[in-house]
Amino acid sequence: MESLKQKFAEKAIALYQELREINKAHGDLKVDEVTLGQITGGARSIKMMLWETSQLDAIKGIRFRGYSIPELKELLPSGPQGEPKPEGLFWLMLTGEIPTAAEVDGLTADWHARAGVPDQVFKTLDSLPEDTHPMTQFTIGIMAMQPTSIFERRYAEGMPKSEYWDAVYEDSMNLIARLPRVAAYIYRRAFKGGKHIAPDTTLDYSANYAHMLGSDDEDFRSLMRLYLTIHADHEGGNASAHTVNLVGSTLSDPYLSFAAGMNALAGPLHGLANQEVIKWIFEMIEALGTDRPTKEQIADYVNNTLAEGKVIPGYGHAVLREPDPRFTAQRKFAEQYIKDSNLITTVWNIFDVVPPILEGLGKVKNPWPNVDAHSGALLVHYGFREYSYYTVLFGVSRALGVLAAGIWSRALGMPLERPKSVTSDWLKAQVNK
Ligand SMILES: CC(=O)SCCNC(=O)CCNC(=O)[C@H](O)C(C)(C)COP(=O)(O)OP(=O)(O)OC[C@H]1O[C@@H](n2cnc3c(N)ncnc32)[C@H](O)[C@@H]1OP(=O)(O)O
Ligand SMILES: O=C([O-])CC(=O)C(=O)O
Repeated sequence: MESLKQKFAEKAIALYQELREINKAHGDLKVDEVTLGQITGGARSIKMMLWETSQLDAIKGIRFRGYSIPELKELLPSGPQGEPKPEGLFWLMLTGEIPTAAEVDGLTADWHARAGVPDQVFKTLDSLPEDTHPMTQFTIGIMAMQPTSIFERRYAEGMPKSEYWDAVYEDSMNLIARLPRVAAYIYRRAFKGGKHIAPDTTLDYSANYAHMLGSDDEDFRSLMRLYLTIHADHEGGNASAHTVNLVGSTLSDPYLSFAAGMNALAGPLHGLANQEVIKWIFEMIEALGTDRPTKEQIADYVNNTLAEGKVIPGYGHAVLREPDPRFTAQRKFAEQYIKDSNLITTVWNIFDVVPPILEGLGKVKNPWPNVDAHSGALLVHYGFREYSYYTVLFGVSRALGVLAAGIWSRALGMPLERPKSVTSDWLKAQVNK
């Protein structure tokens, strides 16, 4: 059986040649125009990077190598209850091909073999105050693994450019393999009195992570498979992916660039919104004195939040203009696996209430829920109430997409990223031209 690395190398070498020719023949072809509003408005929609692993459509949502989430649920090798394994998605992102079950099992085994975490990482984490935010612990844990970077060592030894992708591949595979252990260690340290659980190498990536967190519930394993699959990638322009891409373009190794991206994911307008959503719901339940608020009560609470000048977490999106298919996938999961949960019913009632209110403000471009609107309620259902941890789970998943994309970037010989900035005087001069 051809290894993932061999398969990737074949595809990447062919695309590298093709892109070189396209660039030579059509490098001056105009593919976009930039408005003043895009410069002052967070660079929305400006096409400025190559990202092979997934592409976002404002209406249809994310597609991984052309496949929608429902299609991936059908096609990717799955766990016993039918939820796709993220190992398969990683394979797809690197090769463009749906793997066989045997290929996915091989990748699971490869990651188990690479999963040893240096002791120094645990010592570093143990030196932090226990109440350090889990995302801060996560980036510190990733940085503590950086001294094992193969890319850094080989670069210092004079590695030629043609081998960069190989070293990035090795680092990325090792990092992905180790992340669940580090992430579970942070959880058990912060919330379970430091009683750690050893990995179980008979389990797949998601079930093993669930196991080390403290759950061997079959439904929770299925949730983890789905969760780690759907959060993995959202094309290249989102803040965490773009950060990994930017930092990686300087030839910082995958540990350095992934840690940088996790610092972006830790912001409340991005990945941390999943923590903010459940915090906001818990505060609403507390304020209203009921764990099954009516839609009228929810509407009042939403209006109060807006009146306080705050955003409704889990709603809106920089690109999407319809309900996020990742929200829908989680809702379907809840409909299938969970009966009668007040919290999940509340999430669905919020979905009925919030969009018309946001639309009524007249300025929100997308009133619909994003991925973060649903994830916390599912985690609470399975006993994980410690919401400050949730973005770490998101980060473990995001590693799959951004590191696969990083391997592609080095294989395609992508240069240092360096867009242009302008001053307000320059903008004014354009207006007055
Ligand atoms: C994994 C992810 O990263 S998904 C996104 C997670 N983030 C959240 O859920 C946080 C809540 N949502 C938001 O803050 C925004 O919708 C963002 C950051 C996701 C997108 O921001 P933008 O692209 O700037 O949104 P948009 O163009 O619609 O913003 C226009 C106005 O509507 C406001 N708005 C957008 N979404 C919301 C919301 N959920 N609640 C209240 N106001 C909102 C913006 O704050 C902005 O107001 P302003 O002009 O007074 O500053
Ligand atoms: O695409 C974005 O800007 C944010 C997002 O949903 C993600 O990164 O998953």
